[in-house]
Amino acid sequence: MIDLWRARWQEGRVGFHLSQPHPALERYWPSLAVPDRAKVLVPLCGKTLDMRWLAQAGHPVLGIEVAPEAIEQFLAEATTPVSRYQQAGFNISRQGSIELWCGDFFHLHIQQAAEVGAFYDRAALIALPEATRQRYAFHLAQLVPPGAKGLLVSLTHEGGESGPPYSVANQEVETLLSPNFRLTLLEESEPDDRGLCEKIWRLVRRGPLN
Ligand SMILES: C[S@@+](CC[C@H](N)C(=O)[O-])C[C@H]1O[C@@H](n2cnc3c(N)ncnc32)[C@H](O)[C@@H]1O
Repeated sequence: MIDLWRARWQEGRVGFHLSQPHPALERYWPSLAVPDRAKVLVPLCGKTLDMRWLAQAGHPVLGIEVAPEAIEQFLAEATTPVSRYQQAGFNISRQGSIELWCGDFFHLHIQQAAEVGAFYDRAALIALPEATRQRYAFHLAQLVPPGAKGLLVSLTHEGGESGPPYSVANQEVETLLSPNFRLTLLEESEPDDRGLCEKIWRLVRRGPLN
């Protein structure tokens, strides 16, 4: 699967990339009341401008992305100097308060995410085939502390099992995530002309008592 993503980036087949921050981020992030300086984990981040939006909102950002092409394109869009280093198999680039870790999200260890206080998933869960989504939900839960809040943007479409993006029914989102997160469905868009319907979820990592 990782080879497929590398090929997509190399060939420029990145229709999922938005030329501006996702409207749901601007609309709902403030209502989460995430503490001002909390570091935000952005799994499967691509080169999303959502990371710049989060940084401008005062959050250090930790983006995880397997395709170096995505990371280089993201970094090239700003003039801020970049520092680079390596850690545990990840090539890390830091630009201002944004840290991009190039490697497999599933190889990120809890110690490496120690400072994370919030998270943002747009098109990460739905980028993964069914067999991997359970693993993703579990790994995300391992990486964020009890009480951490986040937004998740999922979608459904009428293309059956085809993907990515995969059509992930609301029931599946709840089944995957509710063991470790409290979920609230904030918004569901009307289906577009391809039957594609986006859902915005608020998540709070459960603690031992809730
Ligand atoms: C659908 S795109 C979404 C990107 C971004 N979140 C956005 O909103 O534009 C999914 C991204 O996940 C990356 N990816 C896929 N599997 C990955 C993995 N196991 N670890 C890290 N990144 C991965 C792909 O290269 C791709 O950039």
